[in-house]
Amino acid sequence: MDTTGLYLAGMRQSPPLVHCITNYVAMNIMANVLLAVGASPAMVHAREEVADFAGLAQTLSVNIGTLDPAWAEAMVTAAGVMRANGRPWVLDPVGVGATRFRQEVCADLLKEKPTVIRGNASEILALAGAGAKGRGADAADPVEAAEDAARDLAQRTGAVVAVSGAVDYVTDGSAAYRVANGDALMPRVTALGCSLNGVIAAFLPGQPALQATVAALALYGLAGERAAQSAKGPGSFQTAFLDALAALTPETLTTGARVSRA
Ligand SMILES: Nc1ncnc2c1ncn2[C@@H]1O[C@H](COP(=O)(O)OP(=O)(O)OP(=O)(O)O)[C@@H](O)[C@H]1O
Ligand SMILES: Cc1ncsc1CCO
Ligand SMILES: [Mg+2]
Repeated sequence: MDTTGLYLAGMRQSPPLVHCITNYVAMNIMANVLLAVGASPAMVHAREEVADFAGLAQTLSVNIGTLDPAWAEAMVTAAGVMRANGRPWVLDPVGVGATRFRQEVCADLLKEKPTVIRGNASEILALAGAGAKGRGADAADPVEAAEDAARDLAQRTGAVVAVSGAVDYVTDGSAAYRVANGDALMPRVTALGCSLNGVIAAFLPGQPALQATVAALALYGLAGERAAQSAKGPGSFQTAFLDALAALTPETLTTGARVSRA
């Protein structure tokens, strides 16, 4: 795809307000990642204001990482507002295979029709009901093991489904792409996957969901590759990653994206 950079250019031209209901671990890095790419993040989850805020936002990212009942209610409410307003929203089913509570909340969230579901391979396998090895927030399955589950989940839910890992896989249930950008340091920094979902959400308004998701994944992986060139380990990688996200241009994204049809 030689148009990848256009999605970054479009997003920066009219920076979206990205409503994030995310976990305690991800809050800071996710907001910084969104600022680095050029979007405007806001972390809002109180039940007294979540519907009003969702009404103001162009796009929403929901992440069940540090779930509790009040937050779960806020997530379903916000997703319902986006759906009613015809605006996009993205689901990160963190650790969905681990507990019944997570499975029940995800079932409620799927009723609100996410535009995109992005998780690691173990999460997508678990959400699709296909069995997974992952125990918590980290993947224990390779991306390839979740590709059939991703296609099934996309067909069943109408969402674009993205499986992140060494080579990301993205499908709308019929067409599919692989994104080979990335670096092995990325899963060694917590909440980079959570933050990626914010970037996907930022790319969605007014764009075709499959192509916008591919572009967001390529941007993210390419920034990871560039950060790894100067990083000494996970700590300095995180700082270099924010700098690389901010420095990437539409032109360098189009040139560096390693996207293929699956
Ligand atoms: N082994 C790897 N090599 C290259 N890139 C990777 C690798 N593993 C993950 N990535 C990249 O890291 C980013 C985050 O994906 P990952 O699958 O680690 O998310 P996650 O498991 O949900 O993370 P978290 O829950 O900690 O936020 C994606 O851009 C993905 O392409
Ligand atoms: C480590 C961790 N625990 C709950 S959420 C989270 C962030 C990565 O998903
Ligand atoms: Mg995750």
